Amino acid sequence: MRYVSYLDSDQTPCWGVVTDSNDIVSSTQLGLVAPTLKKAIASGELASPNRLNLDSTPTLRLDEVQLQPVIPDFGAMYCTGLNYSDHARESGKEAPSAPRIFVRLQNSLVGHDQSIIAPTVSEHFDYEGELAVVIGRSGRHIPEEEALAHVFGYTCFMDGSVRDWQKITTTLGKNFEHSGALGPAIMPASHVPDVQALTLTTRLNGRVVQQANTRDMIFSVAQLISFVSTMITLQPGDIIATGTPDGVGQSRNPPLWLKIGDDISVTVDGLGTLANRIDA
Ligand SMILES: O=C(O)C[C@H](/C=C/C(=O)C(=O)O)C(=O)O
Repeated sequence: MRYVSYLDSDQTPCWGVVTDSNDIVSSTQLGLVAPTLKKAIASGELASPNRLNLDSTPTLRLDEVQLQPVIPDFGAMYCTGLNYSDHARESGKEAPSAPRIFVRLQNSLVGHDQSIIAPTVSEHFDYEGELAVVIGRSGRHIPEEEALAHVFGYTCFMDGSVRDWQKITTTLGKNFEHSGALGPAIMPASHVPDVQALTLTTRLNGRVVQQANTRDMIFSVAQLISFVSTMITLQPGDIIATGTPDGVGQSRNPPLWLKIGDDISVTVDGLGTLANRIDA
């Protein structure tokens, strides 16, 4: 089972659980009153996913709804730069001695199967496949040993990056409207035995362009949580993206830029596949 945020046929924001057969049991059917997935996470009522009553007959299929970025109203999304040494090398940079954190804005993201919008002012639009972490429990100065207890679950992230604007500032290059994607769903942390042993694959029009294992991160998920929480209190529903491995389009010869009509997907084994089309 996984959690999703979606719009129903009336464009009403909803959330619910996706069963293993890709049916959706809505929050109302689950008997839960929280209006958003973020609020449900914060209330603690999803802390034991195995206790949820999934007996209601599902009325919707996953492919019938418009999926949103898994927590569309997140308070903060912290992203990590250069967290795989092969990617730092291909970028011509040193492996960092501390996590390079930047942020993404809500409106820079879309959900699974929604159009990612290519910038009109740049042809240097690049893909970056990543693992993303959804925070479940708030905390400040979280020790590394306790960090994973603050995780609600995991999902996939496509950190679409406008490289020439990124040279002006990271904030600009990483925040074009609808330039990235988050989803399709959140896999509860209890269903992920070892987050540092997951294979991540990015495909462009079906061709594998990035493949790595999360064991090769420079800073582990626990270290990233601990580090960010040194700066600020992490809140339920906050997202931490863990950085991309090597194989990005910018580092190829010739460069491989995203174009309108391309299909881009990010698969993290055990979590699912986030797939999007590039649109104008
Ligand atoms: O250009 C920057 O300053 C940001 C850049 C981001 C890299 C990633 O997004 C990544 O490696 O996943 C960096 O930190 O150099």
